[in-house]
Amino acid sequence: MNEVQLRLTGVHRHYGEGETAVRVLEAADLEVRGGELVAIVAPSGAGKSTLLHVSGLLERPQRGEVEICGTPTTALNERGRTLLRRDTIGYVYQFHHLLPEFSALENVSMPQMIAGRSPRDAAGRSRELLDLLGVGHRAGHRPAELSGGEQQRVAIARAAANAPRVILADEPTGNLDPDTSDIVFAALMDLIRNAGVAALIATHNHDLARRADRIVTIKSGIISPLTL
Ligand SMILES: Nc1ncnc2c1ncn2[C@@H]1O[C@H](COP(=O)(O)OP(=O)(O)OP(=O)(O)O)[C@@H](O)[C@H]1O
Repeated sequence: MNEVQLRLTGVHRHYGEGETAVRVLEAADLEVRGGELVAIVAPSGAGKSTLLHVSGLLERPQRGEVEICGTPTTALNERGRTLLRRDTIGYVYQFHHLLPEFSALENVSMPQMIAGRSPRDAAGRSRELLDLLGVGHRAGHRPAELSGGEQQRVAIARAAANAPRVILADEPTGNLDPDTSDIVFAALMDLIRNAGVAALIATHNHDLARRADRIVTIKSGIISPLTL
């Protein structure tokens, strides 16, 4: 069986203090193995984004441990967390957050060059990824010249650019029509399966969630299995 790439143990994440505190995660446990796709389905406000932010080292839990590729992260300083995030995690947002003044190819190349790859090598990998996701013919276009589904596929290519071991996606098809959602989700699944990445994806779409290996939900701060 593939190794666990993302592990949360006893994670608490609260916002605010005292009586007005919002206790979003309370002793949350989760494991995602390489090649495994786990969908999170939970009502609005249940803590899906919080879970993804904590898993992606964008927020620190007040208690508990988040391990990425076997590395515990609690003891790491901000620099250590940033480097681990850069080297191991790809993040896909609901709204792609592509840089508007750059082409699709440049958007996918940017994180690779930040990680030290030459512009030429980065462009080569970007082309491969854009082709794989079916948007290679749009490589020279800027985000505003792309459809919503194309933009989202470019954002997936960007998330995959540095060969992450973990992909986190927050409603990656949330703003797309059903047919386009289907195409984008299938592209994301292909990529995850081919690369053996551990993936955690928040979605409101039950049809898409059913295609995942497992579905989990968040209730009263606890993560538990869900059958749809
Ligand atoms: N920075 C913050 N400060 C205070 N409360 C917060 C903060 N971030 C999130 N919350 C609260 O934590 C709870 C969980 O939020 P979160 O965004 O994780 O939910 P979600 O399941 O992703 O919701 P949605 O499906 O609506 O995006 C909500 O009650 C939210 O108001």
